Amino acid sequence: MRETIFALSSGALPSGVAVVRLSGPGTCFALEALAGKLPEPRHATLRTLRDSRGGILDRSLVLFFPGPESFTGEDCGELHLHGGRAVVQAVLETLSGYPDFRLAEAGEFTRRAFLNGKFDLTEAEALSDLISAETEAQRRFALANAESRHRALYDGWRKTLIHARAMIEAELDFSDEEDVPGSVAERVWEEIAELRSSLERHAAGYRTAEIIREGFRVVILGAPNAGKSSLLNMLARRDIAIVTEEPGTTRDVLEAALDVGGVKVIMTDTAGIRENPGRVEALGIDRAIDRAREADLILLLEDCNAPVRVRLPEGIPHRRIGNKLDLAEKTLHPGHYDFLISAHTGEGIDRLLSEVRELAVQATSNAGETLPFRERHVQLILDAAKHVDTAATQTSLPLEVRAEELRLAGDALGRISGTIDVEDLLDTIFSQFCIGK
Ligand SMILES: Nc1nc2c(ncn2[C@@H]2O[C@H](COP(=O)(O)OP(=O)(O)OP(=O)(O)O)[C@@H](O)[C@H]2O)c(=O)[nH]1
Ligand SMILES: [K+]
Ligand SMILES: [Mg+2]
Repeated sequence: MRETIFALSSGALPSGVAVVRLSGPGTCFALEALAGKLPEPRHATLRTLRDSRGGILDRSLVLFFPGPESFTGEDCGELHLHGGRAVVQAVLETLSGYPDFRLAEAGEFTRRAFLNGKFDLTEAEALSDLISAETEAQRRFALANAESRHRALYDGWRKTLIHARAMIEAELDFSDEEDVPGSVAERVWEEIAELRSSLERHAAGYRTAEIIREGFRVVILGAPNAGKSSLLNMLARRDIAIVTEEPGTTRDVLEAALDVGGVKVIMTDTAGIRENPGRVEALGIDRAIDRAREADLILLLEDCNAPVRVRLPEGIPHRRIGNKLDLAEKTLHPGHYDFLISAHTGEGIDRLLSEVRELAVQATSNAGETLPFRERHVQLILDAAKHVDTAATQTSLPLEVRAEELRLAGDALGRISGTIDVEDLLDTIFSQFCIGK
């Protein structure tokens, strides 16, 4: 890389400290020009920074990380400035004045690290997830994914594929000789069939990654006036939904992202379900049912003093909840409900939330395994599975063609970690990073 890149790598200004990061062949030059002389590698050194005319820019900590033992693999530097807008602006301007220096694009530091073999693509993506992690579960998942476990798994599968191809080649070479039995390849095809099921099982694990990254989807369903919107507002601690005593108040789908004990939950309020609704309300009810069909959990809410039954979509886990406990007579028969709550007083809400958290954790109990965590990964895994399937099942095809299918499967797996050419993908992947990473 001929150009040296730089960017503000810390957050919004003003801030206590602002970190400007540099990477590239001009790093030594820049640190000397700014700070007088190069600090000792990896030692934070307090220096006065000066612009090109000798004027003082700031007094700051300066760090030098010589390549290849740096984040990007190139010479890198860090300036820990006082986090004022004008300070940072002046330093960035000075840097852009140096020859072949320019502002980094989004994700460009990480991209250089990838190109210099510091980590593979899945680790780069996991780093991006770590930076956007908002919950404990997301943080832990991203950290585990940043540890090259994907590459190990995919490299193992690629080895199986390469071995299979070698065996098939051998069989092709010897096929003229009458006395060589085809039994070697028989065993290979068994291994390939196993690989196919491993690939399919692995792809299915994506659901867990989706729940962790995007949230466990909970839909509140019930008759009008059950208190669905009141419950959403109570959980979100904000007035997201309009609440009135009029049945049919909510007509659209309303969502709130919650952090429930370290787990991301998307809580959805819906239109009350009833017979003979108005025209707009009917559209809302359709949406409610559509959402409920995609839910990980349905909270079926009823006014426990005047219960109205609502039909549930099949096959989705649900919990029955009696609301308006604060108005309930002592004679109320509690066994009918899994939970009794009051969306007004908050009674019973903690127990309900623990249950939601428990179910979300159960739904992601395989989070410790190596799972695909991007749509991109799943596409390539399914692609590989398709080629493996063709090779394994289309026995009427010539062996050469079946071997070629195995090669294509291996390439698809290689593209996940970036071992196989991915030049066309890099722009899309790294542009999702933030500037300065
Ligand atoms: N006393 C009491 N009133 C409640 C409780 N929950 C909701 N309400 C009241 O019940 C009425 C309906 O509440 P909503 O939250 O709008 O009910 P909803 O299920 O969203 O109604 P729709 O959107 O029309 O389907 C409002 O007057 C609320 O103040 C509760 O726990 N206790
Ligand atoms: K209402
Ligand atoms: Mg409502």
